[in-house]
Amino acid sequence: MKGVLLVNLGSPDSPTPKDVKPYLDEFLMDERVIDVPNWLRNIIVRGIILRTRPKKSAEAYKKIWWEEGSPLVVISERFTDKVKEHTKMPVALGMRYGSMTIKNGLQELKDKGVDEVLLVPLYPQYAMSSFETVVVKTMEEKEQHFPEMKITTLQAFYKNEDYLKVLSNSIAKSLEGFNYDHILFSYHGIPERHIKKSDPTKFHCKIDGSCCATNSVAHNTCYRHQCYETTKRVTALLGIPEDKISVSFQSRLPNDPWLKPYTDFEFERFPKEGKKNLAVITPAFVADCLETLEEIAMEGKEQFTEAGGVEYKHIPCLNTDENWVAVMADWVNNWEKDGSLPS
Ligand SMILES: C=CC1=C(C)c2cc3[nH]c(cc4nc(cc5[nH]c(cc1n2)c(C)c5CCC(=O)O)C(CCC(=O)O)=C4C)c(C)c3C=C
Ligand SMILES: [Fe+2]
Ligand SMILES: [Fe+2]
Repeated sequence: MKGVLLVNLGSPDSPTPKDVKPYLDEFLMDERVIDVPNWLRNIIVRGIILRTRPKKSAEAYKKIWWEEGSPLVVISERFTDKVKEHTKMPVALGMRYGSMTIKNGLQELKDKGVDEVLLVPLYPQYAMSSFETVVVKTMEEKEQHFPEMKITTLQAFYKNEDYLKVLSNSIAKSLEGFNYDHILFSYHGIPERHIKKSDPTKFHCKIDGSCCATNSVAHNTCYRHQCYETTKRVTALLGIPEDKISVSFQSRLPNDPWLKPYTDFEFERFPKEGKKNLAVITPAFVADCLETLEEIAMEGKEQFTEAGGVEYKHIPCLNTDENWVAVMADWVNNWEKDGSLPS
């Protein structure tokens, strides 16, 4: 029997340093996130980052935590429940990090008689530190615990027309009545090094963007290209002039060059250029989370208004949008019917 495993990033069990620390440990010790030799990762993560970050992150999580739990987890659970209503197949949810594991998700499907799984990493764009680590971890769990299972992966869907349509419609709805000067597409950042590492040609990706508009097989695994492509296609669907939009990258760790421009620097720059009414979209995420609710909706607003900005609007992620649920249901049901996958 066929079944579906949806996978997102995960959250700590509670917004306390005690629970944030092991979560960050698992996350940052992932070799696809902090991609340095193991001995060095140990020093950077356990010797430096984990000494101070859990307390700081726990404070941030406290600001956005819901009664039911982490917004990312709760929204992903609600989304999963809604997809279940639209399909006869068993659907399970797993998280790459934290206690809601991929292994448990696969077990839940196995207990329902599933032996053929469609793995859906809930990331519109490919990154080694998001999409790829989900696929690798799922394959490791399969080899170790579910060798009889067949797993097919749904690829990053940043240029799928149905996804782009629901995203654009949801943005258009949020923008109704908001008189903006500018729209910022803020994507989660990654270290520049990851772009080069993920380039199978080893020469195409140049970081400065001169590569991203030239056709190449490298784009299948180029996060930067896929972010700019998402932006270009959404902007075209919305009919917004290109000079009214720009792209930036948020949430970096210190001491490393990450993709630029940095979102927080843009918040300070825009008001000085007369862009005083700003809407911010976060299309690297399908569910609102710490990075959107705290860093963009709260901190971003403060940075922008302190720099002289007037009106600021964070546009929510797709979350449990009915049309988004319907698109996901179509994708999984088509796969069940004839094995076809969205393009
Ligand atoms: C688009 C998806 C994501 C990519 C790519 C990604 C890369 C990446 N992230 C970190 C470090 C942190 N990210 C944190 C939170 C976080 N990251 C994503 C998604 C991507 N990360 C999400 C959805 C979240 C929110 C989780 C939630 O519970 O709401 C955090 C934890 C919070 C903090 O301390 O700031 C860290 C740390 C790295 C290093 C990285 C690529 C190398
Ligand atoms: Fe992250
Ligand atoms: Fe590129």
